[in-house]
Amino acid sequence: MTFFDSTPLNRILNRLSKDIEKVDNDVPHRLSYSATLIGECVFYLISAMYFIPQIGFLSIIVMIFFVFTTLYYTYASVQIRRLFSAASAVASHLQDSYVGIITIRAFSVQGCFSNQMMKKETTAIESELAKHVSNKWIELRMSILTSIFTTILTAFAIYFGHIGYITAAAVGLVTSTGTMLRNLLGSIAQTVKDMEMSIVAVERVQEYVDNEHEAAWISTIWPPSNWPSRGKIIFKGFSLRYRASTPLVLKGLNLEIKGRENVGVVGRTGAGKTSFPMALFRMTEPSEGTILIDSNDYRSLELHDLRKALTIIPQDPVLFCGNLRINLDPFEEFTYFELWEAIEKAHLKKFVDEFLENLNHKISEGGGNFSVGQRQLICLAPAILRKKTKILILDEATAYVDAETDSLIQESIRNQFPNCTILTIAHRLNTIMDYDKILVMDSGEIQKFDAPKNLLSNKNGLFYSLAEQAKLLQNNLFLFEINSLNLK
Ligand SMILES: Nc1ncnc2c1ncn2[C@@H]1O[C@H](COP(=O)(O)OP(=O)(O)OP(=O)(O)O)[C@@H](O)[C@H]1O
Repeated sequence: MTFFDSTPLNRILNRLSKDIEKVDNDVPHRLSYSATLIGECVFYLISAMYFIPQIGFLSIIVMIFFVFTTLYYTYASVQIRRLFSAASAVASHLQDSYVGIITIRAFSVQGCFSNQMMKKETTAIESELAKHVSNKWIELRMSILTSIFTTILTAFAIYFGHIGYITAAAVGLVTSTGTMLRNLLGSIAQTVKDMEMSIVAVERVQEYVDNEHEAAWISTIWPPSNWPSRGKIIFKGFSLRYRASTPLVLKGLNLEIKGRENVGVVGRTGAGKTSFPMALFRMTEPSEGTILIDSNDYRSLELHDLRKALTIIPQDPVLFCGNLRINLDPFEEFTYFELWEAIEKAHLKKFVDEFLENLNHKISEGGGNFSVGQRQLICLAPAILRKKTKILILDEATAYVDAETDSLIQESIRNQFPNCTILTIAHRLNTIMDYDKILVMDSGEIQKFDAPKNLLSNKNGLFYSLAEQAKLLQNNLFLFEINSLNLK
């Protein structure tokens, strides 16, 4: 099994590469073949019109019938193609159900998923039947049409030969060419049919071409190899929306995060905290304003360089199919000892020691054989390995680990990333209480950006109420934090 085997991305890439191959080879080949066949037909018609106009007219009538029949078939096949794309949902439904079987069982919705499967199966079978019937339809029409044509043509030729209008040799020529024309029409019908199938590939590739593109991967300004050296981030009048039709989720942010500063991001659900890393990684283009990283406008950088410079442990980490080692070090840059060192620092040692195959322990699709907390820890290890990172983003990175492990990890992060700008989207407020600053977000706007001590001193502030809601004010740990901050 290869690294990306069976991931949704891999399936899309496989299909796309097959489509591109078809567009590259199949479609031009069929087009040129059709052009040759049509050319031969036209040549036949011109010759027939010149030598025996009656036969030429007959051929034109047959051609018109042929064109109409083919057009009718093409119209029907467009509808069948639509049914076909619905049918392809069977495979993805099966795959999704397989991956999500635990959730399906937990919510007792097996019946609902089976019904959906039955419906998709029925559509798939119907579309297969429709395709089969339509193919038979065109084959039958074509053979009837061409048989009638050859019979009439032969009868005409014999009649004209009999009355002395054309020579016996011409009779032979007309009948043999008529048979050839019949074969030609059959071949054209077959090619049109095949072309219809190949056109699906063209349409799919066109869909990708028409997709809104990410920014160019090639920049005009090449950042120095040690970029970013300070890890300073400035948001300048920055606004973000996910789609043109949706409202702004980050609204005119003006913010300066100094290099090596530790900043916690808090706010209620939907305040725009996760949109922060999305903005930094330039997953979505800004609606207004920009971000400067170490004084470089992030839009002037290669996407690859920008994203390589940032390290994130996401809210819902995804592991790749393969083994543990490949997930920790996908480019095989680190030694066995370095990997174990990182595993220890990420507090994973005890956990990895339990595997018989240690680093070669198999990981199923998306890391399904690990808990979310374990996946978060596995994502922390590569971040530790990439020591030169200057900007680290933790998007609720320890939300699913127990409080004890969380505090161990927070300690690791503080020790391992001393020269790093850390942006932590926090669910447990005590993890960010010793941070330099807290960014309080509210409905996509910056409500406050200040030291935790100053924010907590304002009992009417959102941060204080968030802390209160989290029941941290009754929590000893929190009281300890408050005491250590010398709050009155
Ligand atoms: N992919 C998306 N497409 C469209 N809107 C989105 C998308 N992701 C988030 N949003 C919207 O952006 C707003 C901010 O979402 P965001 O995830 O940044 O909030 P959050 O503060 O991180 O919330 P939570 O704490 O629940 O994770 C929400 O109104 C949400 O509906």
